[in-house]
Order: sequence, then C-alpha cells, then structure tokens
Amino acid sequence: MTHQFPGLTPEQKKELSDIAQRIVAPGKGILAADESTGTMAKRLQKINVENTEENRRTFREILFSSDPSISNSIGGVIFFHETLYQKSDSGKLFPQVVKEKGMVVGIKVDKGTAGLNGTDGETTTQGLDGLSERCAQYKKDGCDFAKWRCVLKISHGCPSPLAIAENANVLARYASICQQVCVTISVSVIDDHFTNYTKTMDTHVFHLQVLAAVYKALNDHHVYLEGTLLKPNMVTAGHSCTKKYTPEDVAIATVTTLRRTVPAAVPGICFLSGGQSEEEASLNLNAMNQVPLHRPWKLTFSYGRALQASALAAWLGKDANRKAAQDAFCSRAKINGLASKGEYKPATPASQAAMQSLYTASYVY
Ligand SMILES: O=C(COP(=O)(O)O)[C@@H](O)[C@H](O)[C@H](O)COP(=O)(O)O
Repeated sequence: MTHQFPGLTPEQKKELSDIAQRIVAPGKGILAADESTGTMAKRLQKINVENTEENRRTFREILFSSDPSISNSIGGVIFFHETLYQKSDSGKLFPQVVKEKGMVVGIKVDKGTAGLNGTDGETTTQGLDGLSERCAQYKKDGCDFAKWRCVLKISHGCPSPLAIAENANVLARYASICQQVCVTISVSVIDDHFTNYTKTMDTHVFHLQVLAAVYKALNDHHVYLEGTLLKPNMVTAGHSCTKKYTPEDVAIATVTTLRRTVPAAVPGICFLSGGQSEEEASLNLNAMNQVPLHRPWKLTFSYGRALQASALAAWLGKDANRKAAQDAFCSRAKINGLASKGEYKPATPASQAAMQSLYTASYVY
C-alpha cells in the first residue's frame, strides 16, 4: 500500500518493536519512577523526609543502584525529567546506571491534566506542543520509550462521550508524534471516584468504552501498535465497595475486558497499581496470568507505589537503611516478575508494609 504521507520505515518499526519486546520480556515489567516533584512530596512526607532535590535523588539512587539481578524482573524504568539529568553517587548519569544493568530508559512526556469545560470535573492531558522536539532530545539523552497518561473519571454520567473521544484522540496524537523516535506507552487511568459500584464487573463497561475508543483512535492515526505498550489500571470494584472480590474475580473481569478491546498486535499490557497494596497488586497480576483464557499479549506490571512503598518505609531517609530499602525493592520486583508469569506462590504472610493499602481518596493525577 502506498501512502501520500509515509509512516515509519521498516527499520524504525523493527527498532520500536524490539524495544517494546525487551521491556516486556518474560518475567519482566516496568518500574514507574516518574513521580513528579509534587507527588514525591506526598511520598516523602509519609516518612518525614523533606522534599528536596537531593532527597529525591538519593531515593532514586537507592532504587537504581540495587543489585544487578534487578534486571531479571525490571525491563524498563520510567523517569521524570529531573531524574534523567541527575547523577549517582559515583558520578554517572542515572540513565547510564540503568542501561548498564540492561534495563530500558523511559520518560514521562505529558504535562499533566487540564479541565474540560462543561463537564463534571473531567480532564484531558496536555503536552503535545513541542513534543516532537522534546522526544528527539530525550532520545539523544538516552530514552527509548515514552509515557503519556490520560485520566478518565467514573462517576454519575462519567466518563462522558466528550471525555472519552478527547482523551482517545490526544493519546493517539501523542503516540503518532512520539513513535517517530520512541516506543510509546499509553496510559488510560480510569480514576474510580464513584463508590456505589457494588460489583467488580459494574465498572468494566467503562473500561470497555474507553479502550475501544483508544484503539479506534490509534488505528485512525496510523499508530504502529507493535511498537506500543498499554498501561491501564485493573478492573476492580469501587474503593468503598463492601463486597470483597478475589484476585481471580479481578483477573477474569480484567482479562475479559482486555480481550475484547486490545489488539493482539500490542506486545504487552503493563498495569499500574492505582492505590492497591503491594501484595494485592502482585496477587491480582499473578491471577491474571493464570486465567484459563487465551492472552495474546504479555500481562505485566508498571508499578510506582506497589514497587516502592516497602522500600520507602524501610529507608526512612537514613543512610544506614539503604540496604534494607534495596532489599525491600528487589523483593517486590522479584515477586512481580514471578506474577507476570503466573508463578508467584506466597510462601510466608506478606509484611505489614506490603499489605498496607496505598489508596488515597480523591487522588489528584
Ligand atoms: O502510572 C503510574 C503508576 O503509579 P501507581 O502504580 O498507581 O503508583 C506512575 O507512572 C505515575 O504516573 C507516577 O507515580 C507519576 O505520578 P504523577 O506525579 O505524574 O502524578
């Protein structure tokens, strides 16, 4: 087929799909370490550590300088702009530290959400202006993949058709621009503020609508799906839902929804943890990789909170706790690596920190 406006060359396509496959190689997922300065303030406040540039650097140093075996379970790391240009204690730029361990470097490229007028607090995501130039620079600075997040709200009348159409289109514009240089990770967070959903499957209709619109838009914009990864949240019950669902329930609801919406050309689906406890996020992922349904893509993790909470709790801002923090991080990474193959068998009860819910009511993205 000849196109008036040619897309990617075969070489570009190969490079993109090779990178995507490396990130989601068997047993691997993503460390989402792209918390913005404001989000880091919330994380550090919990352990009474001041949110300074040096403290943010030190915590990232602890994660990135963990034992090299970390790359058996972490295929890629998402950076925030500031971190990309910070150095390790030994004076190496962080992207180099991560690459030397065999992990792929990624960067958050969106510029946050903005309200959609006339809606009930719904948003779109900004950052398309200058994106092509920023991506080219990030590529020069060592990044091989990029992340962009859209947030859809579940509430009475939400997500609205306008929010669904707008966010699908902006994700597709982002992916089509970014794909000229980097593998793209598209995130559609469905932010569950509505608490009256009493059954897990009640929320899955919204995931279906949003994901169907996202893949229609990605195809309309000629996005090369083999060079993309999807980062959605899992289909879970509303946070105030009193009925408790098992990991198997969550797994069936989520995998069924994804099978109906995400093309087989997409190499991997890397879930965010979205306020689940570390252990819950691991058990749910594990269950997804055990459901008796065909799964044409890898199902793995791109966790922020669910990979870092125990490490933060162990660190407490003290140098003496550095090793304990690294051990906690490596342990969660290993567990999630096993869960991405459906091989996690919890041997001992999880630690207090790992069981603690990481949910924040009305979380602002
Ligand atoms: O999607 C993500 C997963 O987070 P989570 O597992 O839900 O803690 C992360 O990449 C977040 O986007 C990250 O924590 C950045 O947060 P912001 O500062 O942009 O809100």
